[in-house]
Amino acid sequence: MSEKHTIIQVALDFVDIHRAIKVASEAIEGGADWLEIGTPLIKSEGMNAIRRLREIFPDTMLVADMKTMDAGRVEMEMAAKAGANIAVVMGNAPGATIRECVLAGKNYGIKVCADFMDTDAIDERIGIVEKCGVDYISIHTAIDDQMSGKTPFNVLRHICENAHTPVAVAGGINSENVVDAINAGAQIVIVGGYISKSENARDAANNIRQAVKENRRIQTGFFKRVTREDVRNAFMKLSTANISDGRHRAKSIVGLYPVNPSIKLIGTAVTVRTYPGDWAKPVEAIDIAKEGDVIVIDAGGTGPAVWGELATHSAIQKKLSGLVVYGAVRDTAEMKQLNFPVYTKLVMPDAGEPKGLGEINVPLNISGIQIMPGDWIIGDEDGLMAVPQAESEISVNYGMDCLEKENRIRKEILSEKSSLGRVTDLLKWEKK
Ligand SMILES: O=C(CO)[C@H](O)[C@H](O)COP(=O)(O)O
Repeated sequence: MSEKHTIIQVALDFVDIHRAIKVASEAIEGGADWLEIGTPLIKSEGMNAIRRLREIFPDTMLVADMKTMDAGRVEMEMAAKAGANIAVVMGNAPGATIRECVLAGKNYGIKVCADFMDTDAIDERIGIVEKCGVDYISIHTAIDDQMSGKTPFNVLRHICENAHTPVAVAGGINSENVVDAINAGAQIVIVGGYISKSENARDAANNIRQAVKENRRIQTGFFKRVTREDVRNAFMKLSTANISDGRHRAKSIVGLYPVNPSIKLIGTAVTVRTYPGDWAKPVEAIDIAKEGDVIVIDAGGTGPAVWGELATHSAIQKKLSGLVVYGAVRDTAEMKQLNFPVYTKLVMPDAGEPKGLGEINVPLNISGIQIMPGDWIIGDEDGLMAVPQAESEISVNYGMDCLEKENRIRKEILSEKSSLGRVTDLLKWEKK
C-alpha cells in the first residue's frame, strides 16, 4: 500500500446482488478502490455474491465482511475460494478463532482484517490480534450504534498512533467527516451508506476521493447522524411515513385530520386533558408553552369546540408550532388564513365554556398512542406521529436511513424505467 494513497473501500450492504452490482460499478467509476461484500449481502446471497463480483471485477480487491466469530478456518477458506482477497474476523472473536483465520488466510492466500466494534479493553485486544498476525484492523461503529450518535472517531487517533498494522475505519463515514478519519491516521476508509444510498454512487465515491485528496469537507445534507440539538431540523426533512418505517412500522395517531394539510407540524408536546368543550386549560396552556411547542389537547373526542381564532392568534404570538385536538375546533377559515398547523377530530361552530377543569402536562392517550409532555409531534398530509423524547435521535436517524434508501430506489425505478417489484426483487422476498 502506498503511504500517500488512502484506500476507499465501498461497503455493499445490500440484500440483493443486482443492486450491489449497480452501486459497485458506479462507485468504481467514481474512484473507489476496494469493494466490500457486506455482511447482509453475504447472508442473503452466500459466497455466490463474492463469485459474481469477482466475475465482474476481475482485478478489484474484494473484501468479504464475514464478521467471523468462530470456525475461522472454514469461513476464511470459503471466502478465499469464492474469490475474496481479504476476509473479516471480529476483533473480539476467541484468540483461537483469530489464529485459525490467519493460518487459513496464509494457506489460501487471503489477508485477514480484525474488526473492532464497541470493544472493551481495545488496546489489549488489538495487541492480541496483532500477535496472531492479522493484516489489518478496523475501528468500526455499528450502524445501530450510529443511530444514537456514536462515531468511531473518539478512539481512532489513539489506535492509529499505537497500532502496528494498517488501520481501517468504518461507521457513518461521509464526505464531511472522511477528513477526520484521514487526519486521525486511517489508511483505509470504509464507506457504506454515503455511497450505497446515494442517488448517484459515482458522484458520491468521487466526493469521497476529492475530500481525501484535498483534505476538505464536502458538505452533504444526507448520510449524517443527527444529534439531539439537530432533531427539529432533521424532522423537517422526514415524512411521517419515514418516521413510522424507521421505528419498525410504528403506529400513528389516527382519527384526527389536518385543517391545513399542506403545512407540516413539528414540535414538542405541551399536553392538556380537559372536559368536552372546556377551553380554559387549553388557553392557559398557550401561556405555559414555549416557542416551538405543540399543544396537544384531549377533550374527550367530542364537541363543543375548545379552540378557535383568538386562541390561534395567541399561539402564533408565542411562536408555537401547532395544535392537536382530540375534540373539536372552530374558525377553521382563519386557521387556514393564518397558516397555523392544526389537527383535529371535529370541526363545529359552537364553543364550550371555560370551566377550568382538567390538567396541563399530564400523560395522554389518543387512539392508543401515549403522548407525554415533551414528546415530539410530527404531522403531515399522511397523519400524525408521536415520538417519545428519549427516542428522538434514534427515530430521526433510522427515519433518515429509510428516506435515503428510498431516494436511491426511486432513482433506480425512474432511470431504468422499472418498477418497485423488479428493482427490489420483491418476489424473492415474499413470505414462503
Ligand atoms: O459493516 C458494516 C455494518 O456492520 C458497514 O458496512 C459499515 O458500517 C459501513 O457502512 P456505513 O458507512 O453505512 O456505516
